[in-house]
Amino acid sequence: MSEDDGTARRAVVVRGLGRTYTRRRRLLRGAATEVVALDGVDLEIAEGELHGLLGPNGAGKTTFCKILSTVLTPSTGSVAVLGMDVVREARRLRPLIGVVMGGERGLYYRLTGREFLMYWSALYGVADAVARRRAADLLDRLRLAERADDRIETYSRGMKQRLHLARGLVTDPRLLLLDEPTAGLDPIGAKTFREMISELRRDRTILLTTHDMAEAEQLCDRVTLIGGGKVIATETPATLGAALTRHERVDAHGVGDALLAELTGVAGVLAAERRPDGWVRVETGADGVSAAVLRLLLDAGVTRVRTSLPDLEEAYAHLLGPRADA
Ligand SMILES: Nc1ncnc2c1ncn2[C@@H]1O[C@H](COP(=O)(O)OP(=O)(O)OP(=O)(O)O)[C@@H](O)[C@H]1O
Repeated sequence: MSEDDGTARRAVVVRGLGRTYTRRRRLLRGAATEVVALDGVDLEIAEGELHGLLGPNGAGKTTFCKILSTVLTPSTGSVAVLGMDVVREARRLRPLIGVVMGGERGLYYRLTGREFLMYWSALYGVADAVARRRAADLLDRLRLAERADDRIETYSRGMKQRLHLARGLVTDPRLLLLDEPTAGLDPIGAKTFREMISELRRDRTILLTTHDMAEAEQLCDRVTLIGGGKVIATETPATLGAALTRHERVDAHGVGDALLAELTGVAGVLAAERRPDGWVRVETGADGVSAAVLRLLLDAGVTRVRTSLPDLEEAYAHLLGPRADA
């Protein structure tokens, strides 16, 4: 396989991407401060991949999406999407990228769902007959068909969000950017939305930003953790979890204070604390420590115990360290 073949299969290639904002303070007579939102980001996303971008508030996720969608330009580095440079070839690229943000912004409430999709199709120059067919198909696939000719103002929040998704798909984009698309949805709305993302992923590449670890775990092929504008790790959700398998949890019920103090002192125990439900949680950080903790518990007559491995959320908190709370 030639080098070119390899390049063609990557939907996104980001090299040394930096982005700085200049923030002016009114009080200090316009004195400017520089805010580094992205700092030397390298990332590749394969065609057809569903890639998750995870990070706390202010990590740089939205800035990253805006650069990929050609809305913002990089301060340093380069970004190629579908083989095209996001700055030099922005015009050609734009119709090939769909963007869906969370929340209720950007909907025209007096239009019906179908009218709204036709309006967006016209803005992007989609031929009328194609737009009509595509709108009907999307309304159907996103379970909006029954309400397609009702005004958007009568839709539930979940329906509005699904209409946002449909809008992002009217050009049949090859790259879909979903920026916290389930933010503000209730658990059932979020679940329905995720099912639809899974259904719609065929034939396109998706970048999904989220705070929700379970969402990333459920949907994504690979996940990039971003913190303070830098990439912390890019892994499959399973590998990310496995990176921390030496970290285990032992939960025990019926542990007295003396035993709790003893557990805290065991070499390799990172933390042992009593939780509000009365169970004691012991976090271990090296091979064999959980076994030693279990032995100690059993010797003391404690038999209500359970062990578990960290999920992606814990992996995330662990890898980001103090930045997770930034
Ligand atoms: N227009 C702007 N002017 C100045 N600073 C900005 C601007 N937009 C973003 N920033 C700063 O850049 C950093 C990254 O912000 P960004 O919105 O990309 O993060 P995020 O990961 O999307 O956060 P969130 O999860 O809260 O949406 C933050 O420190 C933010 O305050």
